[in-house]
Amino acid sequence: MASGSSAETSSLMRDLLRQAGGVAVVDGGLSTELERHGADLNDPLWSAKCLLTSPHLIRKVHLDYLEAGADIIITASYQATIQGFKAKGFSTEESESLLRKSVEIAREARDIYYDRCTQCSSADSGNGRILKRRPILVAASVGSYGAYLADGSEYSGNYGEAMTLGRLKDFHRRRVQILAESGPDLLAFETVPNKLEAQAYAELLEEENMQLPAWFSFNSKDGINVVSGDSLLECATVAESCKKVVAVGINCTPPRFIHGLLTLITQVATKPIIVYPNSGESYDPDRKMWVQNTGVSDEDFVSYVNKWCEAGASLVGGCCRTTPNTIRAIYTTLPNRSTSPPEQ
Ligand code: MET
Ligand SMILES: [Zn+2]
Repeated sequence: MASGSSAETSSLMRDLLRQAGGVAVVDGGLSTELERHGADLNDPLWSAKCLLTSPHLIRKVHLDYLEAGADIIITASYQATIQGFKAKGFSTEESESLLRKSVEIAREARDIYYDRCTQCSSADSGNGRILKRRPILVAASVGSYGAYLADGSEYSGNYGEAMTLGRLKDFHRRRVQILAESGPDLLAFETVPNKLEAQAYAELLEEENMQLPAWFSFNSKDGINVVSGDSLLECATVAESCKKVVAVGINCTPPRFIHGLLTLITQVATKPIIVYPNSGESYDPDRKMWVQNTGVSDEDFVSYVNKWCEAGASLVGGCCRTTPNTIRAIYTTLPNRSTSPPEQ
């Protein structure tokens, strides 16, 4: 586990970026990929349900992303909360052990991947698999309070007047502690829908003297503000001001908004910027379905990638409805990440 000093935590990210040739690749959608493989995630636990029913499938999807070139894999804990597991009848101990399991599965996938790299002498096994030993980070996902509510409020960011900073911190505290103690390389606070929750995370990291670095990633549905309507500049400033935060950015947001959002974030961020948009399709929370034919193809998605990097992104991946093919295309389009040996 990292020592927790801000100098060392930021060196984790600096080293990763240097070894990746300047831009690191984040994995793609986990939950939607589990669904594409047949998992039924129509449940308040969403992908965390697979921690109970099909851990092998989670491991497979992590491996698929590693073999597509991801340098960072994000655990299946996005919608895994102690409160959510208890509502299903699990004890506190069982709930905490399920959280730990999400990190264990990702670490196992990394170990298996490294074994495959050792067994395979060429970087590309021939069927498009990228088998190249490189630094790989496991990021423990922390979804928002709105994600736990499972009513789409991670896309409204509206928690009502009664919600307070203290309540949000109490909601997340034990879960974040357990995840941090389970051996990930960093914490991924994802799809953060409002400023209050970003402040809660920042204060938690400081109060708990968290021994791990973290990234904060917001979502937007208008290309200007975060989904609640809070100012992205103010939200990014909360992340920028927190010593434990080593990257700040945007996820689960349509690709067409990313360039403009990057222009905003770069006004306040000196830390590395992470973007992992969704496929551009929209989610209908009432029908609990993605609306087809509103997204972009993998080719279109990838045509943006180098422009995002020019605009300041240094970690790029995909969120909901992106697949290993999207991630492989991102990896391949990045200069310095070619799988072929350098020319003599
Ligand atoms: C709604 S955003 C979901 C992010 C999460 N890492 C997942 O892919 O499942
Ligand atoms: Zn998403």
